Amino acid sequence: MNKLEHVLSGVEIVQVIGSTALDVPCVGFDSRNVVSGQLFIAISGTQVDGHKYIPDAIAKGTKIVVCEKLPEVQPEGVTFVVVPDSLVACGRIAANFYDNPSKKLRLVGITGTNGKTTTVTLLYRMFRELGYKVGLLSTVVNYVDDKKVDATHTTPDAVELNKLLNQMVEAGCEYCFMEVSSHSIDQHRIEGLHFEGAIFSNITHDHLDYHKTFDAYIKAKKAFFDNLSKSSFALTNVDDKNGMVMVQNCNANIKTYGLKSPADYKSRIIESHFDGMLLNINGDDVWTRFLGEFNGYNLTAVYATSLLLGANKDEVLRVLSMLGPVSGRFEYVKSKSGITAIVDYAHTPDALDNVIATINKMRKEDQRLLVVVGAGGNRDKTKRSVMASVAVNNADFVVLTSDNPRNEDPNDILNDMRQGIKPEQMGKVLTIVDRKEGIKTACMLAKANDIILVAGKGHENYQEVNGVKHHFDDKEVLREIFESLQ
Ligand SMILES: CC(=O)N[C@H]1[C@@H](OP(=O)(O)OP(=O)(O)OC[C@H]2O[C@@H](n3ccc(=O)[nH]c3=O)[C@H](O)[C@@H]2O)O[C@H](CO)[C@@H](O)[C@@H]1O[C@H](C)C(=O)N[C@@H](C)C(=O)N[C@H](CCC(=O)O)C(=O)O
Ligand SMILES: Nc1ncnc2c1ncn2[C@@H]1O[C@H](COP(=O)(O)OP(=O)(O)OP(=O)(O)O)[C@@H](O)[C@H]1O
Ligand SMILES: N[C@H](CCC[C@H](N)C(=O)O)C(=O)O
Ligand SMILES: [Mg+2]
Repeated sequence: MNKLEHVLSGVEIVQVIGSTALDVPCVGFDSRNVVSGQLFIAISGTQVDGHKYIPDAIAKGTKIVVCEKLPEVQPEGVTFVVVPDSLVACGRIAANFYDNPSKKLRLVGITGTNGKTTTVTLLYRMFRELGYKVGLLSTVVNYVDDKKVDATHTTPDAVELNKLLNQMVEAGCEYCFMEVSSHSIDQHRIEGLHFEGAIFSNITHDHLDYHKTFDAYIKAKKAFFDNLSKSSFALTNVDDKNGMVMVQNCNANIKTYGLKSPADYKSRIIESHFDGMLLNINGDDVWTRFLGEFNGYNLTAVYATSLLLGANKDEVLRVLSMLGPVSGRFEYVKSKSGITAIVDYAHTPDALDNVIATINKMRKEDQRLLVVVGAGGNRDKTKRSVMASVAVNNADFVVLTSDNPRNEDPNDILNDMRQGIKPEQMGKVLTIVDRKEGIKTACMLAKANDIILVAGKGHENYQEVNGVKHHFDDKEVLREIFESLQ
């Protein structure tokens, strides 16, 4: 059993009321899931102040409360630990509770607006192929070696995160590759973790609803690199405008990668086809099954990370050429009549721009591009019009439709998107609220040989409307429509 003293080690404490000679059977921050004897951390969140639920947690059996301010009523037999920042404390407590699993494996995290899932998934597959037991924490799915664990967030909360890392240690994993979202850095979900490596992919427009300014978004990501130890490596994309900013105050061993500027790991795209591209990485040619300059960056980051972790270069190049697409990222569904549909998770202006540019470079003059795209509700509103404008400026036809409306009226989201379209462009735009109808319309408008890009939801197998997740899968819908159109 964990002793309270151990669980609190390294936690900055302002005041303690009550006994500290206690066992801690479990830790958590949500009064709705409290179990008897549990340590409860009261967190002031984005929606409510968790301090409000302290009495509730105590009524359910909490014996230790970690909080920033003491509640008015302090029942006998309950220990109160006052800390300056509950989120920071939560990260450290969670790591201690699971006996700091991040120190028992070789943990590499990646942050950036786009490319995180792709990069960590490929690293997970790379190291498994190299013969290791590996863990993965990603938007799409988590893995404890070969055991699948559903993912609810890109980066889990601190308790879930350390629990999963601990399961990886117990399963004998040597490596773990994880996505580090800007939310998770800001909310200290990664506090107290030891990263052997940190990767920066890129930073472009997203999440301004949460971070408010682009500068604050940059600072959130940079904090990941500021906190690395000397023994770690930081691998940054030198071609990104903020690539070197990220590592300005970083103590780690700094390495760079890129396609344009000089870098420690430098690639060039030699040839591109619809079924893959030939890359030259640091002088070696390698065929890959990926498309697009953006994937050139992802693959170079995978190569560099593998080498920085000590893998053999020839082995890494061999595996790199075998790796296939990541679920929901540039996946094809083809109709018998010759229409190619591409399902891609592009849900930011930059991702959409990259994916469309990749298709445009590849398609022949007689092939039209139709884009079906929406934008998520309860998320950054300012990216909506930009995404619509990216689509309409670069495609032959656009269907604006719903993504995950969440708690917003889908028509409001579509109106925001339409602000990005000039009146003279409206002739090549249709607005169809129902996503299935939107996809169907694009399929009916497409001629043999045309390309349809269905963007925004990628691997997601649901559509979230008013708190309810209804089954919805872009690939499945496309297959169904193509079948019915034969
Ligand atoms: C905006 C945001 O990031 N919110 C996250 C945050 O919740 P919050 O601060 O809003 O919590 P809150 O509802 O205000 O509650 C405050 C505290 O009171 C507690 N509480 C609340 C009610 C109650 O009855 N009892 C109780 O104890 C809560 O457990 C919490 O500790 O902390 C929670 C626990 O870690 C997260 O689950 C939650 O993620 C929400 C669901 C979410 O949608 N997050 C998204 C935006 C997100 O994190 N996305 C990033 C990736 C983005 C990307 O990849 O591009 C991610 O890492 O997934
Ligand atoms: N390196 C990259 N640079 C720019 N765009 C990219 C890059 N890699 C992938 N993309 C585009 O962004 C989309 C999302 O990619 P991916 O899921 O790998 O990113 P992510 O950072 O994990 O996203 P999220 O923040 O939602 O978890 C892809 O479907 C593709 O359109
Ligand atoms: N991790 C991202 C995913 C967005 C995916 C898109 N389909 C949407 O719902 O906006 C977010 O939570 O902002
Ligand atoms: Mg992701």
